Amino acid sequence: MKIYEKAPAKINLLLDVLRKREDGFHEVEMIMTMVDLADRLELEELPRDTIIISSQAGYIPLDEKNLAFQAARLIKERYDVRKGVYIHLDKKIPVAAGLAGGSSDAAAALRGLNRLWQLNIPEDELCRLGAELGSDVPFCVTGGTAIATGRGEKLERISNPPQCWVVLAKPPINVSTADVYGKLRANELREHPSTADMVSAIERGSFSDICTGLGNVLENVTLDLYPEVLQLKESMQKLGADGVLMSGSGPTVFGLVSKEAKLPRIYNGLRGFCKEVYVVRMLT
Ligand SMILES: C[C@@](CO)(OP(=O)(O)O)[C@H](O)COP(=O)(O)OP(=O)(O)OC[C@H]1O[C@@H](n2ccc(N)nc2=O)[C@H](O)[C@@H]1O
Ligand SMILES: Nc1ncnc2c1ncn2[C@@H]1O[C@H](COP(=O)(O)OP(=O)(O)O)[C@@H](O)[C@H]1O
Repeated sequence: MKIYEKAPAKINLLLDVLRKREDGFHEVEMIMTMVDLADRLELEELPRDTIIISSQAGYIPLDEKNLAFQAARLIKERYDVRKGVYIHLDKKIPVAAGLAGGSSDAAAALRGLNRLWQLNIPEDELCRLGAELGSDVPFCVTGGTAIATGRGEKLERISNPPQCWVVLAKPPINVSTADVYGKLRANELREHPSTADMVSAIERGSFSDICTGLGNVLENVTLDLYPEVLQLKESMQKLGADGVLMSGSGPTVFGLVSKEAKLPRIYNGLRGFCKEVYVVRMLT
């Protein structure tokens, strides 16, 4: 039997860091939502007790470093599953981009294997397993829109933002999340974006207040390392996006746009100097 799972990309509408923890991770407060740019996983049971990963993308690991492999190994160990699985990853989400492509693949593998092997694992347990694989995996298990706290694994579901267009532009650099958190001086942050204001804007369905409330304290770290990300941000603003922010640790910059008529100018303007530009919808 073959089954399919979609693994959408996330964006952080807000990302605040409260402090660095003893365990090396950072205590965060984030508002995350999904966009309609997704990898697609094909899962097929194998008679042999093995995990095989393939992908059309030449630039991701296919061995135990792959997060979908780690998800399959974790579920097999915890639930004593002595069957094998072949997982094909049709990658559409750019890698190391701040869009949680790997985390979403891991989450989709957990959901898919739960179905394929009829394990009936409840969603909160899938989230706990996901947290063992990465801080963003629990959110990718549930999807929707959520406030994420702790190191990102504690989730509170909120309503979805009003529907809009999302323009994603990724400059040709790979950013290491660990590196960006490592360079952040969490105790010296003077400005914090307001989670309460953003939650209120989302719940009121106010697109303009969502645009003004966007904020990410990791942005300055990545902008200092890679000035081309700032150039991208400024271009997207000049081209008419209503709200612009870097997602996660970057380098992808997203622009929220309410009017479809604005899209050709923004897309064509960005494509003039950035090869990877996507126009998608919020997943609501
Ligand atoms: C920044 C964010 C925002 O959504 O996303 P990305 O830019 O990676 O997409 C996340 O916090 C990333 O989550 P994820 O990519 O799952 O991180 P993990 O694999 O758990 O951790 C990678 C490294 O980032 C650092 N890290 C991560 C999360 C956190 N709350 N504090 C940290 O300091 C740690 O150094 C850790 O070793
Ligand atoms: N299934 C996967 N898809 C993409 N990257 C993966 C996957 N499994 C492991 N990785 C590794 O994880 C790292 C971060 O990938 P990704 O999740 O795309 O980053 P980000 O969280 O910044 O969006 C990459 O260096 C990549 O080699």
